[in-house]
Amino acid sequence: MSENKRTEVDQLGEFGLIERITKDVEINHKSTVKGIGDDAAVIDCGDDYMVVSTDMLLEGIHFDLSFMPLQHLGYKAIAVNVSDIAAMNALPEQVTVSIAITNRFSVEAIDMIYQGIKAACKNYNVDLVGGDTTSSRSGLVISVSVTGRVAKDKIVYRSGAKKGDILCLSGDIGGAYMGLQVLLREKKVYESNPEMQPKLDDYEYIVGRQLRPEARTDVIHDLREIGIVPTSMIDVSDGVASEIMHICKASGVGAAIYEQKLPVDQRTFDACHEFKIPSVTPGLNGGEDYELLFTIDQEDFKKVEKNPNIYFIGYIDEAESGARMVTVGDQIVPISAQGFKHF
Ligand SMILES: Nc1ncnc2c1ncn2[C@@H]1O[C@H](COP(=O)(O)OP(=O)(O)O)[C@@H](O)[C@H]1O
Ligand SMILES: Cc1ncc(C[n+]2csc(CCOP(=O)(O)OP(=O)(O)O)c2C)c(N)n1
Ligand SMILES: [Mg+2]
Repeated sequence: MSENKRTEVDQLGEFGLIERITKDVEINHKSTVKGIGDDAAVIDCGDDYMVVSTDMLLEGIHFDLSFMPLQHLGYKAIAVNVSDIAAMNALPEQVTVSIAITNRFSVEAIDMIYQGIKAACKNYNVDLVGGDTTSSRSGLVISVSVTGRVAKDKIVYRSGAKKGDILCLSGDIGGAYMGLQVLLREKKVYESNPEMQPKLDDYEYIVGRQLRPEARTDVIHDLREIGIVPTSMIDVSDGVASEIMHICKASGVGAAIYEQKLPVDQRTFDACHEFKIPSVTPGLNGGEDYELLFTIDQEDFKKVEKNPNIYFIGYIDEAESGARMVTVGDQIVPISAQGFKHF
């Protein structure tokens, strides 16, 4: 009977599926310090830790070639991977890049993707050291793996947040999601009337947040300079709500964030207004901002208090309180993770 059982993947969702397929994975090497469950795996390589992560971008799921320029796509493929390395408080060193291409692509088109890949490698100071090239029957796939390095006493996991810590964000959120909304709208307009040219000039900032995100390795350099090791950290690929819940779950804590303190750029705010979307939604549930969400010990607050590039959005408390948001109207609403639904 059970051989015939069929469970649809959407019953488990992305995280449920990952949990199921990885729950009986054994670790057999002493050098594997941290396996599945964080932004990157952690490997003991002697004096330092090496961190390793992988993320792929698929046509139709992560990008739409009708509005994603090929150079930007190459750049984004590297940036989103480097972001996972930064989330471990590490700096990237090597990448491998694998591509699956359909016969739609010319050599020149692939050159453009690699222009972006090489520009990102230069910018983040990473070496492209390998990869794989295959054909694809349905759409372009770019899969990247990345390594990084961090001193053993500076590694940061999702699991280190503790009661009293301050929740911080490295930059504004929601822009990438609103950029995507604008691009999708302009695509529709173009499809219904190809005479109409897309109007993107007024949306340069948010469209840029979607098409050409940056990994915040600069923040990792800054934290090192100031002498702060966050107690926990994660990058915002899936929306702040989902990422806060990952920190709470991994650390066994609860968290409160203040709606009023969520950094939403004026240009994102304006787009929300135009699309009649509450400005809190894209930041909490939109994703792809690739900012760093981290917690610091209260003791460290004075070191960053005046830093204009760090936003203090809330605090950590006990697990029983759960993850919640204090709204502008002083109401307390539980945070539920409505991140990107793959299934
Ligand atoms: N198919 C898989 N097999 C093994 N581990 C996986 C798989 N998919 C995801 N993971 C691991 O599960 C954790 C969560 O993955 P994910 O949510 O994609 O992380 P991130 O958002 O940082 O890229 C990571 O540690 C990742 O390496
Ligand atoms: C054409 C298109 N559709 C939808 C999106 C939105 N989107 C795609 S994946 C994603 C979430 C992040 O992707 P995932 O593969 O889950 O990254 P990970 O968390 O593993 O780093 C979002 C918001 C997009 N950027 N482009
Ligand atoms: Mg991540």
